[in-house]
Amino acid sequence: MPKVLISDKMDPRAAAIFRERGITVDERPGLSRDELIAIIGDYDGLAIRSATKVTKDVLAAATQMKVVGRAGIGVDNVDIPAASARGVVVMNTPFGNSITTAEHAIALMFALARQLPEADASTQAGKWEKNRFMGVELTAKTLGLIGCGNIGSIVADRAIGLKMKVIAFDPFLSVERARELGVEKVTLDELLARADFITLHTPLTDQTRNILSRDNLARTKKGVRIVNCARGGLIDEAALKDALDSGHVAGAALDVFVEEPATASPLFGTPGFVSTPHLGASTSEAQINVAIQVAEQMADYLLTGAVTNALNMPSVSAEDAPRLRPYMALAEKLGSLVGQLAHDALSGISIEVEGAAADLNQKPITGAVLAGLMRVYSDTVNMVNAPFLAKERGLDVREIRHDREGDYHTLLRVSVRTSEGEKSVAGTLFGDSNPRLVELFGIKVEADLAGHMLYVVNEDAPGFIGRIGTALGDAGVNIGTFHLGRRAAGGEAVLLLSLDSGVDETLLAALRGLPGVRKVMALHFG
Ligand SMILES: NC(=O)C1=CN([C@@H]2O[C@H](COP(=O)(O)OP(=O)(O)OC[C@H]3O[C@@H](n4cnc5c(N)ncnc54)[C@H](O)[C@@H]3O)[C@@H](O)[C@H]2O)C=CC1
Ligand SMILES: O=C(O)CCC(=O)C(=O)O
Repeated sequence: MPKVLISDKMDPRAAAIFRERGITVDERPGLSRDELIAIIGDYDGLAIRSATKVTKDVLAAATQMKVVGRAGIGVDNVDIPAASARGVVVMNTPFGNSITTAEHAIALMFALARQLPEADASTQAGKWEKNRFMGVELTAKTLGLIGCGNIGSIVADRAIGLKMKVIAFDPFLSVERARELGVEKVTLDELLARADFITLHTPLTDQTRNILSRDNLARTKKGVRIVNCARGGLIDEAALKDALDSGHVAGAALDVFVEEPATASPLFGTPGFVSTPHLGASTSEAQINVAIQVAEQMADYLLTGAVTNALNMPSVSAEDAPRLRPYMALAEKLGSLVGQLAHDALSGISIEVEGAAADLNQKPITGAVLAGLMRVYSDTVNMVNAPFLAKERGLDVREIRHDREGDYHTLLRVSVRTSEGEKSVAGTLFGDSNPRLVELFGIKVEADLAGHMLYVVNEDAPGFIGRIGTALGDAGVNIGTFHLGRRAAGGEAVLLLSLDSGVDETLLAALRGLPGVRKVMALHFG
């Protein structure tokens, strides 16, 4: 049974779901990096929030790891390329805390508009400074959203309810979607010049880092109020401090900081500055949502292979997972076959699905073909990291879908481009579940690809099969099944034998020496 570690504070419903589904779970929030590295090798899954840093080192120690699940949205605490390279699926829960975080942005906007934290502190200090705190209304003010995805859209909806005018800068926001949301799509320059309030809702990327830089802050409207509950690093914190000190920015509220936990910052104590300790997602509703979602998604993947909300792998629905399973087995076997027979100077691979296979999500099938193929180069490859390894090797991968049905009701064909030209193998499912090879390099041959096998190319001539059988028998190797195909009578023939044991180099050399033999290779299928 799989084993999962929950390494951050998470609603207990997550652990309960893992247990209900028969998964062993340990809850160890607050581990140091070294403590995590010392135990992570025992686990198949790791469930985290934002505190655990899933670095290259952690992943290198996570030798059994199959899935990292983030109970939340941002995955900047996970080294996704390193996870992909090690074949670990990374999932998040992209919607479970969006409303909560949008509400936090609105709460911070009100806090700035009415100086709530300062007024609270002063009142509780017994000062009753009624004349010190003069606020502004939100009604009729312009809110500029930087980033208008899930959370930005909810903020827009709430702000429109508050009678604000909402403008948004988001290069990926379509004009139709903006219209639907009641938002005006603008350039960043326009937003900076027009907004009375700015809220940020983008991930931290090379394009968004310091999007509110010193220069951009200088271009904002005097008296602007700024809220960031997306990611630290979107605003130049030193420049923000100067802009607050000069009065150009009237207020700023940060839930997120460049360095977290932020226990010291030049911004602390600055008039007009409000902060919360990365509380954007901290409501009981959101934490229940994300805990349940992450546990369900991880359990589905570990137990059934269904993939939801993965950042480094295509989705496979719970409904599709059982239909895909036999195709994935066929795909791995065909990939492995071409990998073993034609792995030299591969420049490209085409994966074609035909008939019933064309109705399925092709990405997981492609992943499985590549995993079978790339296993020739690396035994840690799986369908998650295989596409990355293939890309690294400069392999051109093509996916082709034919709706027509040919000789078989369902067919998967894998063709590789090699220095000797294109070579292709094809397989089908017998009884919808048993993977069978049906064509090998242009020759019709039916075989189950399993265990130890021997591939022989020979001239079709009388007595040949007997000679092979005798040679194997003399060496004590028992033949399980025997599959024969040929291009034409007297032409090139192919033999695929399944064997009860492997063949060593001496026997292979002896077989290659038999009259009429053109090629002999030992194959193995896991
Ligand atoms: N403070 C907290 O506790 C929480 C923070 N977050 C953070 O909030 C942020 C937004 O989350 P979602 O709305 O769910 O993400 P999302 O992916 O739905 O939306 C992000 C939007 O940013 C836009 N964007 C990307 N690059 C941009 C650029 N260069 N300029 C302008 N827009 C750009 C995208 O087009 C997208 O529409 C994320 O960074 C997430 O990690 C999310 C939940 C809780
Ligand atoms: O888990 C948390 O408290 C942080 C949430 C967050 O930042 C996110 O979901 O991106």
